Amino acid sequence: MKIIETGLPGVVIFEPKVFRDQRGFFVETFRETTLRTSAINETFVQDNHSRSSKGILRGLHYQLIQPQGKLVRVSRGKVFDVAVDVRKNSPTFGQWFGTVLDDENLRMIYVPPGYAHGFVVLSEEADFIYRCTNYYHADSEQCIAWNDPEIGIQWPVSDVSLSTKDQSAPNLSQQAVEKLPNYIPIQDNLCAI
Ligand SMILES: Cc1cn([C@H]2C[C@H](O)[C@@H](COP(=O)(O)OP(=O)(O)O[C@H]3O[C@@H](C)C(=O)[C@@H](O)[C@H]3O)O2)c(=O)[nH]c1=O
Repeated sequence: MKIIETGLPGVVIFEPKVFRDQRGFFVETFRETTLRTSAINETFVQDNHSRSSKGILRGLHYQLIQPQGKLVRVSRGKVFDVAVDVRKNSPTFGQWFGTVLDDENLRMIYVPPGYAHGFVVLSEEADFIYRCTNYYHADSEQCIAWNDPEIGIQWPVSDVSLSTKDQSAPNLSQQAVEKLPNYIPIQDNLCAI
């Protein structure tokens, strides 16, 4: 498993070893000891799977109660995946990182608690799978506008479809301070495996 830092604290790309042969491929998508001794000293409690068609953009989302770290990947199709640091007082507050996740590179990204997360689908359809460090808490979910000009995410497409709640999401600067997560420095204990 290759670990690639992204410039945002705690946001890490995992590039697994893919065993390809005439049948197709084999890849380990989760190995607790590898993650625990590298970047993510967390326990995962919930797995999610969403399917979306081309141009669907989900996000940007985070929740205040039971903040979730998310280990995300794409099992079918291609997406552009984004993490935004929304922790108040964080030195990297408002900064974003985005990258392509698809069923060819089979990369995973870890989006730590305190980051907003979103993705847009670039293929005809995409199956998006993620493992969370905490349970979903609908009442404390927060949304930030995907096209907030101050964040300035360079999405690879501009013609996107959003859920009703994402259509009415405020910009980060319009978010009440109590609706932003607290800044707890993320321990930088990365080591390549
Ligand atoms: C996320 C989630 C949703 N749901 C329900 C609520 C709702 O009725 C339905 C669809 O929910 P949403 O529209 O919020 O789904 P979606 O827009 O896919 O939300 C997800 O977006 C990505 C970007 C994330 O980072 C995730 O954490 C999550 O917020 O599924 C659950 O039961 N459990 C969950 O964990």
